[in-house]
Amino acid sequence: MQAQTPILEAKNLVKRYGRVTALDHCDFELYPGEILAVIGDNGAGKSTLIKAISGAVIPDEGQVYMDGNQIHFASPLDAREQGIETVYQQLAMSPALSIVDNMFMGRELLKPGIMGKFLRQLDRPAMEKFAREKLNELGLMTIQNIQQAVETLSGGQRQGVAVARAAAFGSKVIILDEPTAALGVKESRRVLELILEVKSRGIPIVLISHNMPHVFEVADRIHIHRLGKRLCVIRPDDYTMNDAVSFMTGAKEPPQQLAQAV
Ligand SMILES: Nc1ncnc2c1ncn2[C@@H]1O[C@H](COP(=O)(O)OP(=O)(O)OP(=O)(O)O)[C@@H](O)[C@H]1O
Repeated sequence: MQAQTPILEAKNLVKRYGRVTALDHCDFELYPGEILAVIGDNGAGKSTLIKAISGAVIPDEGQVYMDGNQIHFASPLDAREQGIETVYQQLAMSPALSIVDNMFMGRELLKPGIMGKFLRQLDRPAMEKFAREKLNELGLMTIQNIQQAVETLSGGQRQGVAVARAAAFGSKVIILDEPTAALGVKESRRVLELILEVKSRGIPIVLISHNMPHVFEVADRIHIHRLGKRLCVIRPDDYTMNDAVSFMTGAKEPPQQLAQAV
């Protein structure tokens, strides 16, 4: 139970696809400064939940609140403008473009004065400086050349650029969908460090993952999703990975009080 107001909250979300109920009166809370993991079996409705709180899906019922105020996102762009950045497993990046261009996609800086305003010329030096600073801040300067095409980066570096992009633009919340799923051990480690670095900068994170060791390593709380709704929320110190998987799959029921103490 927390005294703070959640930075992002959802109540009673329902989303139906024909006869499938992907979200069945689902609640969700993300508190300032925390890493909240969302776990659940395949098809439990995790992606739909994330889409509903980031404007990619309009729920049939229920409410979403940001800082206690009800919001209605009409699109992911709408959510992004209000500070919710989602990094999907299939990264929305243009492989042939450079790191800088990818970081700025859709929000390029224009030159000051007439050149920018009327001739729409990009302020490349300013963009490069900004990109370099942001990558540096997050300890991503193993990337040496920000003019390098994204397709030449390793999987971990790509994920890093995507997270840096999300963190760079005044985000209030970053949602990461399976950020380590396609990565090797070393790269996963780097991305986990990056997640903790972003958290230390005060940006709360929602982490969807099937990787229990990763979840238990970085999460402050774990939202367990089953059959379209939140079953319970646990703290990694209080339960084992086996417990979490048992709750998630229905092999074991969580203690009664857990459903309330979220
Ligand atoms: N666009 C859609 N059209 C029809 N059914 C959908 C759609 N999106 C999701 N569903 C259904 O809703 C349910 C929840 O799906 P969702 O992708 O949210 O689950 P998930 O927990 O993210 O699963 P996974 O871990 O496998 O990615 C599933 O039964 C899925 O088939």
